[in-house]
Amino acid sequence: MREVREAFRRFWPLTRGDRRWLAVIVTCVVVAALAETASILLFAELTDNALRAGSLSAFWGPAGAWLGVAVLGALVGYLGNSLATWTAERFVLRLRADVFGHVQDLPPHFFQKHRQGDLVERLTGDVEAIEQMVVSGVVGTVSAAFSAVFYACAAFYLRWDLALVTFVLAPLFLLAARRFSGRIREASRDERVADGAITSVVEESLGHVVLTQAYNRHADEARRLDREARAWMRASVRGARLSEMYEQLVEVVETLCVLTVIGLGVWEISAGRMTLGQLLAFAAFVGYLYPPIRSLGQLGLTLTAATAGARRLGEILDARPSVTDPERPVPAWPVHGRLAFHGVSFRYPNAPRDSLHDVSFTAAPGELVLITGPSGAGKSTLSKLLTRFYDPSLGTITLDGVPLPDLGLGFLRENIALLPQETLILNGTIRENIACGRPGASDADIEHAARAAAAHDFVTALPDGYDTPLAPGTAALSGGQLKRLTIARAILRAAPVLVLDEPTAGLDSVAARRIIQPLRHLTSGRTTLLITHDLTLAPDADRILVIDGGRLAETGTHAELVARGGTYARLAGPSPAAVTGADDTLVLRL
Ligand SMILES: Nc1ncnc2c1ncn2[C@@H]1O[C@H](COP(=O)(O)OP(=O)(O)OP(=O)(O)O)[C@@H](O)[C@H]1O
Repeated sequence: MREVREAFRRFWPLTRGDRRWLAVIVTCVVVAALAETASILLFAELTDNALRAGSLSAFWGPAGAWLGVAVLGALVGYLGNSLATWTAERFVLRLRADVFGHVQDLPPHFFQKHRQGDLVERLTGDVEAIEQMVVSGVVGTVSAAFSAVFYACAAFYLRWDLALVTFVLAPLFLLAARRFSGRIREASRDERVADGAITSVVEESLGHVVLTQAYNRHADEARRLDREARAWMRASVRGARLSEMYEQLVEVVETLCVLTVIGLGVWEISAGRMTLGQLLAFAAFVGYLYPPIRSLGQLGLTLTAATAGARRLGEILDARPSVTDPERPVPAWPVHGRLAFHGVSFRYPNAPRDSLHDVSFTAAPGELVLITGPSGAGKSTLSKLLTRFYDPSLGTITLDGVPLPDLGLGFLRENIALLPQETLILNGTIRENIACGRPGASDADIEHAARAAAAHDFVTALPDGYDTPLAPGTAALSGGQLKRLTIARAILRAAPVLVLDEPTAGLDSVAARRIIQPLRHLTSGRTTLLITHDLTLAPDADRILVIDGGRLAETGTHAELVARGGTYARLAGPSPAAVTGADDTLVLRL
């Protein structure tokens, strides 16, 4: 029960804005229950006055009233149910948007900890489970409670002593619900977890289908899916079996109650203390009374099942973004692009040691600073700090002298553009993929950026040109071509500071050479941090920083560092031809 209360406290505020509709729905529900009650009383009147007496004149009055009540009941029933669905869906919409928005702000390590499929399940199945509790649950509870009260009052009005007997039996329903609720909740939680695991396996399998085929891993993948699918099947069958058991048990209890009433009624009629009309109406009330009582018990089960979803969603909502917008951000200004790291150290959450240690350097506006070093040295971590995926554990990073945490996140990311290591392609056309660098960019701007990125020619050679649809993992274009599209996207963004993380990674030497020119175009006139193992651009760089073991090991120009004969000279290799770097990454030298 405590969990239900907590879930309510957390999710009820999301009904704000729709509460008056909830009030209308509840009113409709109450009127519908009243109409139902009235129609049963009219049925009793008809039985006693018209049916048993065989009097047609006594028929018309109650018949007309019954029809009127039925039409009213149908109208409010329709209105209430339609409104309830609409409100419930709006709640789902809002909750999903909330969780989705929150997830988008979470730091990279959150996504390393949670499998994608599991997150998908939380954003779909769990969101719906909570709606079942918060909106449909509330409407259902109110509706069942009012109906039960009305039918109970009517039953008391007809025969209080018989009604009392009926109510004595009512706790049997609640007992049955209580017995089953814990086990049903467990089964429901297992089912959700298994659902998430299946989605994850399918997604991951589709993601690395090439690996599966190349390494003949079909059987392993099938086994993985089979394991999760069996866990899901077990949980789902167990859940269904428990619900069915509960249903059937309740049926038997209900039959027992109705038979008790009829038995007592027969006794009363035989003693002349009750009319047949009264008994039929009474039996009808009892018949009508049990479903709401039953659904109150059932609602208990829905609620407990939904708490499983609430807990899973709560885990996401409780995860905090690693950085937040300042309360009073420094007002925007035309950024020049002066960057400075002052004694920056950083340790990833839960990591045993620092990934960066006491790093200090500056980059003047328009400078090209190349950052290199062995694999795992901390180069990409620098880019994550610059774009504020994380804040340093020690030290500060400034842009034009202003510490990054004092800037609005939106402003910061408008001015510091990241070209990440992975070639990120969105589902959409080539035009849309480039345009996401600057939403609202004109076709001419997009084409201009594509030309600068040496992408225009191959794009226009495609049958659909800029309207060619792309999808993540698309095979229609080569890795180098896709990279050039992302460079076009970064060119379009026109940010004064650029962070390029391994722009030539994953490209062969020919493809890598092809993007050098677009890269030069992209970096000219902007403060650029070029993180790379590929030293093709090294002679162009104003300065080279060598990171080793999280520390700034060397700094200088290409010529200076080669002459020094340290880590850089080792990384750059002895020959001017293409050689293999310290970590087996292809290193190119001019
Ligand atoms: N999310 C994380 N949690 C914990 N440690 C991490 C995380 N990401 C990176 N690290 C660690 O931080 C160190 C620096 O990683 P980083 O990715 O910055 O290296 P890099 O120099 O960019 O390597 P590469 O050249 O291979 O891309 C590594 O030791 C890595 O294991």
